[in-house]
Amino acid sequence: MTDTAVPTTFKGLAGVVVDTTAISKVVPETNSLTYRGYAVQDLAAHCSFEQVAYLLWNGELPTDAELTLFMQRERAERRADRSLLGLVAKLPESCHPMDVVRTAISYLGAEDPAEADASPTANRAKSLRMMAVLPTIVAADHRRRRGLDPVAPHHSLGFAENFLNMCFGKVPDAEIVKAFEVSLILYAEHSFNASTFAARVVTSTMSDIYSAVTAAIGALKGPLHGGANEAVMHDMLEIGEPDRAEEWMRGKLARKEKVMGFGHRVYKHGDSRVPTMKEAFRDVAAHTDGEKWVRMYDILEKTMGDATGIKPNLDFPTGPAYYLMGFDIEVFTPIFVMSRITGWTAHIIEQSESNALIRPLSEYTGVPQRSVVA
Ligand SMILES: CC(=O)SCCNC(=O)CCNC(=O)[C@H](O)C(C)(C)COP(=O)(O)OP(=O)(O)OC[C@H]1O[C@@H](n2cnc3c(N)ncnc32)[C@H](O)[C@@H]1OP(=O)(O)O
Ligand SMILES: O=C([O-])CC(=O)C(=O)O
Repeated sequence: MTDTAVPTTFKGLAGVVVDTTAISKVVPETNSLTYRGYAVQDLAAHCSFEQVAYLLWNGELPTDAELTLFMQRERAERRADRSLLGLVAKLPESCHPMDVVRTAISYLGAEDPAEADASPTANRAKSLRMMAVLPTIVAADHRRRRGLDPVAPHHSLGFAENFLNMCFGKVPDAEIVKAFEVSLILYAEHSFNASTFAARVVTSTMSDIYSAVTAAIGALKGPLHGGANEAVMHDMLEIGEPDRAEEWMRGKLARKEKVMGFGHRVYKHGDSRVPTMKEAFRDVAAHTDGEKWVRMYDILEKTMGDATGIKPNLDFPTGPAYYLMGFDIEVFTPIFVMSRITGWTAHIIEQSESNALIRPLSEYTGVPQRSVVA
């Protein structure tokens, strides 16, 4: 068959089932999301991010002994060596922090003498290394842009607490740590979204895990995907006050402009993760005197819902929650990377274990065949 023989096209692969996966299940009809069979709300309420990472990579939640060992390994891998920190420090501050993250992963691949080893054991070890060291890079870059020296990772702190400590030089109150950890758990995995699919495409060529993660970071950066959490906060700051929100939203809709943080390719009746993240956002707002952003959220949600029926996605509550936690806006999507790297790498391992080159067909719509006139 040639490319021209394809009878139908599937723009954006909408509605196409490309392969099977045992990692997560999204059911839009019931607004449900499970990781390895566990409801994401259940995981957010009862587990740490480390437990969820272990679950995604190994298929089961860890026993106490397995978790202890896993946490020891993760903590031992947090330190970024001088050359990696030096490389990050050389990148222009005008670049987006997602460029820093993408470059850091690429560097980790270049310095790994076993880069090409794609066995599940090697890939799990590399995944743990990337998960452990990325927060150190993201936090160092965040502080650099504020003119501050990096804070070294702290081995007695959990993953979420340690990152917050490296960013702000202290561990914030428990309510903030909990809300942040909930966001990491909700962001960790979401079946064949664009960035995960990009990682699987690269893996399908038998390329290495660092190249696949680098591609995924590139895909996540875009505002139609992970970049939306930053865009949401830029919009909210532009609106400024809740009493301007309804007029702002009506103007966007009248001009037929997309509103970031709303809509989803798969969920059409609401994103399964939003109620949990909205609750976390409310907790952060109550703790930081940020109630005006909750009022603005509610007005934007209602105005959009009444006018179009389109609901918020996970990036909508996460954007203002991260802002109130004290992060600079450009660090929101790198935080998404710190979490989603667990899901991406679980998919990379799954793809490697049951591989077929991903190469769809296309329908040619260009000019008919012709000859070169000399
Ligand atoms: C973690 C995540 O990645 S979640 C997604 C984050 N992305 C965003 O928030 C970006 C804003 N949202 C969007 O652009 C879209 O909703 C997407 C890309 C996420 C999903 O889009 P699709 O499933 O392809 O739906 P599509 O873009 O075709 O929209 C269908 C209709 O709803 C409208 N629509 C969808 N989302 C929005 C939105 N955010 N604002 C305004 N209108 C919207 C479209 O304009 C379109 O209207 P039309 O039929 O009159 O042309
Ligand atoms: O599934 C998608 O298309 C986007 C999304 O919500 C995610 O990646 O978390």
